[in-house]
Amino acid sequence: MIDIEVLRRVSDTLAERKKADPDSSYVSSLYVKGTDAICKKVAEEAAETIMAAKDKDLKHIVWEVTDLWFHSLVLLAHHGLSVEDVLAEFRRREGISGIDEKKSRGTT
Ligand SMILES: N=c1c2ncn([C@@H]3O[C@H](COP(=O)(O)OP(=O)(O)OP(=O)(O)O)[C@@H](O)[C@H]3O)c2ncn1[C@@H]1O[C@H](COP(=O)(O)O)[C@@H](O)[C@H]1O
Repeated sequence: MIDIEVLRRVSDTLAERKKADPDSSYVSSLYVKGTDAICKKVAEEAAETIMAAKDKDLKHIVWEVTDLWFHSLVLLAHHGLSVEDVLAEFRRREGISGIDEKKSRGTT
């Protein structure tokens, strides 16, 4: 069974960091910098994930995907969302083939 609880604990910490001092909290410092700075980190971590994958560097793929997930969670929290919202969307999509879903879309 996947330990999804760690994602919930980190998500709770990210919500608490809204009240934290940016000098002592990296997450709080990102909130203060705002959406553009958080999006920049997400983009950087996505690029680093791609580079690790192209290098077939398994240890670094895990490292960079963790950074990417973490900064994505910060982006969610900054918008008042959490990992629960993403898990709910995964549950909604569960069992729906991506191929069937695409076919069911309108042509416009
Ligand atoms: N999971 C993480 C986590 N992963 C990565 N990072 C930080 O993300 C930052 C950016 O990573 P980079 O590799 O891009 O480092 P960098 O190039 O020096 O970054 P920049 O200076 O360019 O921003 C680093 O400072 C990492 O330490 C994290 N910082 C915090 N957490 C979690 O968030 C919680 C709250 O953190 P604080 O708000 O700092 O207390 C922690 O208890 C952890 O659970």
